[in-house]
Amino acid sequence: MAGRNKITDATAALFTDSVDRIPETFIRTDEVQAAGAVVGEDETFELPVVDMASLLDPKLSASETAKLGSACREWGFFQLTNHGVDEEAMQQIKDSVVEFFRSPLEAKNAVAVRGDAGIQGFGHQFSPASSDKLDWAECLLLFTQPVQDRNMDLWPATSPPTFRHALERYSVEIGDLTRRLLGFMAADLGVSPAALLGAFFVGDGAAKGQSVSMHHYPACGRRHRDKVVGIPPHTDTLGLTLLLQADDTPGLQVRRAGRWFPVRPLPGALVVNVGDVMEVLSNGAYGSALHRVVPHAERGRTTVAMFHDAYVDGVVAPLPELLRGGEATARYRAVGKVEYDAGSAETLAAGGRFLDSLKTM
Ligand SMILES: O=C(O)CCC(=O)C(=O)O
Ligand SMILES: [Fe+2]
Repeated sequence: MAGRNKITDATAALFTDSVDRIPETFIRTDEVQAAGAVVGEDETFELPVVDMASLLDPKLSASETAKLGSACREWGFFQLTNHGVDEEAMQQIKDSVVEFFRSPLEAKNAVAVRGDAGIQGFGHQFSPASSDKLDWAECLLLFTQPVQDRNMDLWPATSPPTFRHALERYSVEIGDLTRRLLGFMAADLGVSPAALLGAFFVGDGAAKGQSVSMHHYPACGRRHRDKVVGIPPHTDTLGLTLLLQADDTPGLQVRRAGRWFPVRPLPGALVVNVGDVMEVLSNGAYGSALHRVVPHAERGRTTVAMFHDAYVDGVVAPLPELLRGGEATARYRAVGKVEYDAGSAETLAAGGRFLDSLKTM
């Protein structure tokens, strides 16, 4: 199984002070080199930008929905502007998460990953069982919805005192935004909003599953820039991801046509990406894109990635509406949600992608 390692005193010291030599476990020069070319600073390109205000404007909605659709089909990634998330809620979660990561290790380890709490808690992200390498990053992972799945023992209570309230509020805001966004994705896919929304939310409006990974990528110094990895290349295994970047420090890169495209954070925007389950639901119309994080030499970077899970009647499968009549055949075999989660965890540990085993063509 993929494990999550605790952050040790030695690692915390490494993340705080610039040092000449870093331990072997963080040195991954081969991986960095093998990962391929990054699109240069001087090259002009623009990750798709989708504007929620335009989606909601009756005059502009049709063309903006087409833009949203093409972003999900061509990139699996876009920046979302004018998303309508309450500004105070955004500021509170940013401040709380930044403050959490600034706390002393002892305070952070009060909510550390531990044997009886599964994947939740503070530590490194996932490390494949086969690897002794560690990411240049620390991560607090928590389940946020349904509310009864919360493990409050792992929600920081005092470091900082604003944390719990900020996360609760942000969880509701992102749930609402996801719901709005899915309505437009349904229109683009040509399915009823109820069908797509029903995969993500239960009747009373609660999310079937919402979780959050809060990340901090410490500055790695010029010397170590080409050796360390923030998060290795992966796709997100759930339905949809909404990413908040606490500031404009770059680091996220998206794979397209054999190269890495750096995301240049737009002020106030959220980054949205299609996960593996959404690729399956859309019967392959939308693509879940490979992405990774590269630490910055001089600046630390803090992000909040919120994930929404999705399934229909306990099964991960293409939406039935997309297969009805016509020529469409299922490009993915249906798999029980329990089997999907177990399979994802197992292939993640082996460094593979469970989604590939579901493809029928
Ligand atoms: O921090 C980021 O920019 C991306 C995080 C991410 O890819 C993830 O949590 O799956
Ligand atoms: Fe991701």
